[in-house]
Amino acid sequence: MGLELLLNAEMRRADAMTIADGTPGRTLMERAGAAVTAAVARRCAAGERVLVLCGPGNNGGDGFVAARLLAARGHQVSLALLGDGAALRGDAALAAAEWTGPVAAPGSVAVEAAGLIVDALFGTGLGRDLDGEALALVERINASGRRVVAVDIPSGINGDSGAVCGAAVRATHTVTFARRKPAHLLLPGRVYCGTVEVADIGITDATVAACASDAFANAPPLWRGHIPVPSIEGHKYKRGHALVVSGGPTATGAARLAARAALRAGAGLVTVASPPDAVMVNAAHLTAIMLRPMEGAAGLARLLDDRRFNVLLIGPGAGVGQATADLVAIAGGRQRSLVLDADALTSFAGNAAGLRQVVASCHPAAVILTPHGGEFAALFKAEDEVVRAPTKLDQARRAAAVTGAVVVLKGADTVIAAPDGRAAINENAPAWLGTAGSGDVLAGIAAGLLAQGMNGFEAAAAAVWMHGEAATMFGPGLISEDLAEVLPKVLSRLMGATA
Ligand SMILES: NC(=O)C1=CN([C@@H]2O[C@H](COP(=O)(O)OP(=O)(O)OC[C@H]3O[C@@H](n4cnc5c(N)ncnc54)[C@H](OP(=O)(O)O)[C@@H]3O)[C@@H](O)[C@H]2O)[C@@H](O)CC1
Ligand SMILES: Nc1ncnc2c1ncn2[C@@H]1O[C@H](COP(=O)(O)OP(=O)(O)O)[C@@H](O)[C@H]1O
Ligand SMILES: [K+]
Repeated sequence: MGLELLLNAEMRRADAMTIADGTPGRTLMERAGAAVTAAVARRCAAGERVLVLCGPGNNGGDGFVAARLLAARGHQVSLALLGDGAALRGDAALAAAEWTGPVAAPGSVAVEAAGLIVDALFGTGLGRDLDGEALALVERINASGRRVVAVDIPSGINGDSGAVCGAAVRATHTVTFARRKPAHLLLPGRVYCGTVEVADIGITDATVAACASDAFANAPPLWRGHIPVPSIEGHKYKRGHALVVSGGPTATGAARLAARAALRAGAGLVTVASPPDAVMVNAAHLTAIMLRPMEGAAGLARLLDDRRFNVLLIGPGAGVGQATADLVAIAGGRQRSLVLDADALTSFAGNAAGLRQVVASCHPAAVILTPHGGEFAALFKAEDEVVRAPTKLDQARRAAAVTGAVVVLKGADTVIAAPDGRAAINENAPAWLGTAGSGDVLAGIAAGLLAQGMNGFEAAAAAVWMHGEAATMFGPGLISEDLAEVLPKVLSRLMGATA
């Protein structure tokens, strides 16, 4: 199954296109219900009690199909319908007509008596917050502690944003159709889904391609072909030279973390540019990484006269203020690839337009911004269309459009977005990656990949994935120093897969 993600409206279009191409909607619903049935049957012994809870739309229709097929397999199935059976329309009404068992009212069923619950209340058609009977039912499902297989999306989760609308079903497993939806990856939706399975209901790859809008799950097939593989005929200067700007004497560690990650990610050379009063601190801790003194923006400008520095990373430990903003501005005019993180971003708080100018002056080199949520909110506080965007995916995409840079909006569900509209949602970061300094390492990996000539979007998406993978491989107890040391294993696997 492809990595494309389908928004609610895109999924509706894919359904409609498939129907227009000759597959009746009722057939799609039958396949969806059959996939749910198979998922339930894998989890329940024959004869176990299954409670199917149906909503008023086609998600409920899938539930009616599953109920019928589960009963035919010998399960003890009870079914309750939220709303009026006479109000069912279209395929859902047809599916309901084929269910010959009783239809209970939700208030009359003992939710906790079921071995497993099928949640077929709402899917992509959820239109507002749950209230009244729907809200009470979802709360009872969650309080029951029963296993829940959700149809398409746990009811109450918005498919586009992953947000909880009033309340949402906490599923143990979710069966979705054709492709995953953003809510299966974005928080909090992802944690409400349990495990996620994508069932093929006959929507073709061509139909998905025609309906999808360049949003993907972040995984190696998106960028593996761009990962630079060192050549026997190459040498270190062909693999780029990253310059990482250090903070003052008491804030040098962040730059060194980033610099080491850049070198481990494959940059041919890495140099730390250090304020003069921090040179001795840096010198005491650097071996393979080189060190150059640098005094303010003028000093950075002089260093950048050396064209071999093809990537610059500013932000970790830099300090918030005009001095850091000046460094960024100097870097901008030099057409080098740039990674801006942490304080370099916060020094432009409320001034995304200023950052846009810097990005434009780097063209055609790549610029990657790596804000966490707080830095993002500060940077874009004057840009209503960014901060008020309804989903994290939209926020990152709009931020990329506003700045002209690749934006990495971090978190457990990091979103990477390019100005051309491409976006990826990352899902491989373990919880223990949220540790002091790990963001500095991410910025360094991105710089290391850019140094080797990768494009901005691919470098950013690969860096985020490699960062998560390194943390997963290392396991709990990880501190940010460990990440770069695991990168060789991550790279060997990636390059092994390319060979
Ligand atoms: N199309 C196809 O071919 C296929 C579709 N498939 C399946 O269909 C699902 C999408 O179906 P759908 O579009 O009918 O929407 P669905 O999620 O059932 O909800 C809409 C209903 O809920 C109601 N409602 C909404 N919010 C509410 C609230 N807060 N509180 C209370 N009510 C609320 C809303 O009522 P209204 O807003 O009109 O008052 C309407 O009645 C999709 O997820 C997949 O499972 C598969 O079978 C494959 C083929
Ligand atoms: N709960 C979490 N699960 C997985 N990854 C996380 C979690 N919290 C943070 N991260 C990741 O950890 C990194 C933290 O970066 P950042 O907030 O800049 O920290 P620092 O400033 O300490 O380097 C980001 O890559 C982010 O995506
Ligand atoms: K559902």
